Amino acid sequence: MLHIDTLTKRYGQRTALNQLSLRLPAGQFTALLGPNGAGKSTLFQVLTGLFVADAGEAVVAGHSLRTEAVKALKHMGVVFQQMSLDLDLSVRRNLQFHADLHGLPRQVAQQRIQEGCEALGTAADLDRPVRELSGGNRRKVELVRALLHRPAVLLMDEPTVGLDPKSRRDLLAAVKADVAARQTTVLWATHLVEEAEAADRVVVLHKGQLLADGRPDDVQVSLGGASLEAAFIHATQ
Ligand SMILES: Nc1ncnc2c1ncn2[C@@H]1O[C@H](COP(=O)(O)OP(=O)(O)OP(=O)(O)O)[C@@H](O)[C@H]1O
Repeated sequence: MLHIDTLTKRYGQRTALNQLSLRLPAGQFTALLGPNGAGKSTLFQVLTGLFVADAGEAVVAGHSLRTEAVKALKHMGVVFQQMSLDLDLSVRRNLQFHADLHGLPRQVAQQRIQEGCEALGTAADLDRPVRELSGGNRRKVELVRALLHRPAVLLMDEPTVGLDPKSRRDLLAAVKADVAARQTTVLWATHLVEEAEAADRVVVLHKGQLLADGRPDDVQVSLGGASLEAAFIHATQ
C-alpha cells in the first residue's frame, strides 16, 4: 500500500535519507523507530509532499508521489509532530474544514465527525474552541481529522510527545482499532521503544538508513540486546 523505493533527501551536504526502501502492506501497523535526527520527520515531509526527494520514489495506493501527487495524497492521512489545528475554531469547524477539502458530502462528514469524536471520547468538546482542549484531546481530534476521509495510509509523526500515559494508550488503541476495522496501513514514527513494542513491525532508522526491519522480537535479536530498548540504544548510540 505504501512503497518507498531508494528515497534520498539531502539538506546541502547533509544526507537526511539515504536510499531508503520500504514496503508496507495493508493492515499493518509499523513503528518507525529512530533517535533524534534519524530522518523520521524528513521522511514524513517527503511523503506528504512538503519536500521533494532528491532521488527515489514513493507510491501510495498505486499512485506515484512524483507524477500523481494529488491522487497519492488523497489516500493519506497525517498527524504531524506539531499541532496543526486552528486554535480559535471549534473542533467541529476544524473537522468540517478538512472534510470540505476532501469533498465529503455534508451528511457523511457530520456522521463521521460525530462517530470519530465519540470513539475517542471527545464528543463533548465538539463545539468548544480547540484552544480550550487539553493536549491529549487536541491529539485525538487530529487523529479523527486524519481519518475522516478514510485514508488507506495513516502517517503519525511522534504523535504522543508530551501526552500523559493514558492519552498515549488511548491514541495507540484508536489507531490499532482503525487498522483492525479498515486494514489501514500505519507508519508511526517514535523514539519510544515501548510504542515500537506494540507494533506489528518495527523499522529502525538511523542516520537516514534502515538498521533493522521485522517483528519487535526479531529486531531485538538482529540488533543484539537483552531487550528491544537495549538493542536500540546499542545500535544507535
Ligand atoms: N530544514 C533542515 N535543514 C537542514 N538540515 C535539516 C533540516 N531538517 C532536518 N535536518 C537534518 O536532517 C537530519 C534528519 O532530521 P529529522 O528532523 O528528519 O530527524 P528526526 O528523526 O525526525 O529527529 P527528531 O526525532 O529529533 O524529530 C538531521 O541531521 C537534521 O539535523
